[in-house]
Amino acid sequence: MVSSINVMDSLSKLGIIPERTTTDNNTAANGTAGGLPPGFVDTFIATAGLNASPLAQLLLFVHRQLGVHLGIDPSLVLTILGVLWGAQYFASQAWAYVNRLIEDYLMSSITISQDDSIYYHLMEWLSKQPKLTKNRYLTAQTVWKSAWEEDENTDEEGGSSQDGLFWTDVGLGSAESNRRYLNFSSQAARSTMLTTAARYDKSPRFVPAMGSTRFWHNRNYFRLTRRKDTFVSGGWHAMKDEEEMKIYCYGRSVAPIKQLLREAKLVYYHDTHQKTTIYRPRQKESRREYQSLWQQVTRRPVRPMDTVVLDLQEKHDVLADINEYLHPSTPRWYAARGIPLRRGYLFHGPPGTGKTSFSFALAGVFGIDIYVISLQDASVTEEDLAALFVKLPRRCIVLLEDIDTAGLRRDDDDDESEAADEAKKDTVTKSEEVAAKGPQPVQEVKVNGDTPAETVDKGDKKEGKKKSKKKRKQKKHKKDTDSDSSSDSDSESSSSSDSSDDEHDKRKRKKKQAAKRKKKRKDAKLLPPDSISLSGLLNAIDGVASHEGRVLILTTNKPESLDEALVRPGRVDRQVAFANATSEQAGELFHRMYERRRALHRPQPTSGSAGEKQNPGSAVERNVQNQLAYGDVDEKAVTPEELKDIAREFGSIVPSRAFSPAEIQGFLLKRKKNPRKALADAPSWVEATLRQKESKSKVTTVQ
Ligand SMILES: Nc1ncnc2c1ncn2[C@@H]1O[C@H](COP(=O)(O)OP(=O)(O)OP(=O)(O)O)[C@@H](O)[C@H]1O
Repeated sequence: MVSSINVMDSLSKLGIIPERTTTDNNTAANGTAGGLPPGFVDTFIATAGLNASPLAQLLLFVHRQLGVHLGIDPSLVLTILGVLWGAQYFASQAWAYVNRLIEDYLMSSITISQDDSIYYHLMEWLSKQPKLTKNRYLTAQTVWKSAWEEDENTDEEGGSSQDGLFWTDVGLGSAESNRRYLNFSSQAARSTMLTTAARYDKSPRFVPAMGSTRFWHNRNYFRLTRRKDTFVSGGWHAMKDEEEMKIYCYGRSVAPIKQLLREAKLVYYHDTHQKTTIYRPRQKESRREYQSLWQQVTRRPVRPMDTVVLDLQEKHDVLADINEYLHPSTPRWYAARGIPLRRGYLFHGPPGTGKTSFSFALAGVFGIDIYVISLQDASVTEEDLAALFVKLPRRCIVLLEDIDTAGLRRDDDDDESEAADEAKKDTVTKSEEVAAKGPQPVQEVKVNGDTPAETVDKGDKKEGKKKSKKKRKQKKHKKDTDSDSSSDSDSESSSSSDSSDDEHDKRKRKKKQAAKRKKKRKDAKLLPPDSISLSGLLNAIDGVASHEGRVLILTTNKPESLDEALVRPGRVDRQVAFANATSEQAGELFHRMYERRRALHRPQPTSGSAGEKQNPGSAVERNVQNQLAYGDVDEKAVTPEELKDIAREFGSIVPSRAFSPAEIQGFLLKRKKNPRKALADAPSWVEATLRQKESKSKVTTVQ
């Protein structure tokens, strides 16, 4: 006992516990501290000693305080706490049980897997429910936004892009020093920290956390549970997390949940209105995680059809063709005639003439999404390609860009079958010719320009050099005779010059084809062995298991290099040729670039006090800075009539079919605030660019 008192003294000296009073000493000495069994504290301290953990010391302190100062029995407190914990545990178990009973017998539910698009619809909807985002337990999700979506949010929130922008002073030490340039370095941080910036970027979004959430919607009570399971997926024991969402509602019918899901879908697709969603094949590494082969890359505003310069009749024809194909009654028509429901288009023409732009504009007109596949994409194998085609939605555009055969692996089978086809064709042509001409005299076929007889004679002559002079003389004589006979045969062949010309042409053609095949094989060797083969592509496009209902668009700059099999009717049903712009189209491009109705309708501050002008952060100042950053400020606005005249004049300066729309657009973009300047610069640009094209130089002198 004495030792324990000493220890307590030491503790109080160390400041761990308060100094002991006389009463304490007496109590301790009586061994009844805090109502604990006599000797308990002594035993405890003797065991723990000075090395007792801070927690033990704390417990000791609490024990002493309760027992000595407050006169409460600590063991009673412990008992009460234990009972409370037990009661709470029991209550929660009972509550869970009751809940399960309610869910099983009084509620109906729908389960949604993370792999399904409905999951994304619902998540989007949940993140937009103000009541739910005020929950105490939320999950924050960073939402990636494309340039268009970010821009849109700025507008949505009623702010102008002028607000919240940061600028860099370059300080070039001249008139240029007045220019300040946009700076986005702190954009990401500010977007989460500042209120004004929160307007600029709405990310992250908040959704209910894992577990159970309850909410009312349209006078219906819903219970939502989010649960994540980890399981082994695929080979190599790869672990995969998969979430499952369950929505419950009271009653024996799931109708309220179905209604909720419909609403969520509407909200989700409301966002996609006037937008074209672009999908690409998902990278191999993330396919397991998402269980989907297609990945949404971006959602961009619909490209208006009138922004694509193309022959009007051609545009209408393609639109009418696709319209008919996508009509809901078309599948029945095709099925009744046993025709596979597929439609393919080949857009061909020089680079920058609008093949991709037209494809996007078509997607916008029909309100369908675009699925882009590049055959040069190393991560897309032949099996992937087939699977990608199978996983397409009911109506969509599949865009296979730059589908030149150079990007396709040629299997030996392909070559052999091609060669066999050619040989067959030749045989058929030959027999047809023979049949047409009737019996023909047998002709000697020249090998490298000599007849076989000449070849033999040449060999003899070589040997003759080594033999006697006499023999040489004889051979010379023979050669002379041969040459006579050869000239005879020439005269004979000249009598049938048509047929030998044909033979020659055929040989030449065969040689060319063999060289072509050799080149293809060489190109194929450069491709990885698991790249896509021509037969693999054809199989994906219209194999037995291939998808029906899609619009396939192939684009190429080199239509001649395409394999015949690829463009045969049924695979390509319509070809559209794109070409460089005519003078008239150049004028059209010009007019569109400066047309007022196409200008961004952002709130641009136009007035302000003098004081505001002094302030570099004011709206007016920012507007001027913005214009400076974009380009020259046009001194005088151009009236619509004047613009038409300028556009016509510009068209007359640009020679027809000399420049692609992309080239013209590039020139105009550099003068996008100043149509007059563009018109003034046009002659020198045309001249310099034509000269550059002639010399096949890549260096531009006038930009
Ligand atoms: N016919 C056109 N009408 C309007 N703009 C065009 C046209 N052709 C090209 N452009 C413009 O040029 C740019 C490139 O066009 P696009 O990608 O559609 O050309 P492309 O023919 O697909 O080129 P590539 O063969 O190199 O893929 C786009 O910004 C587009 O706006």
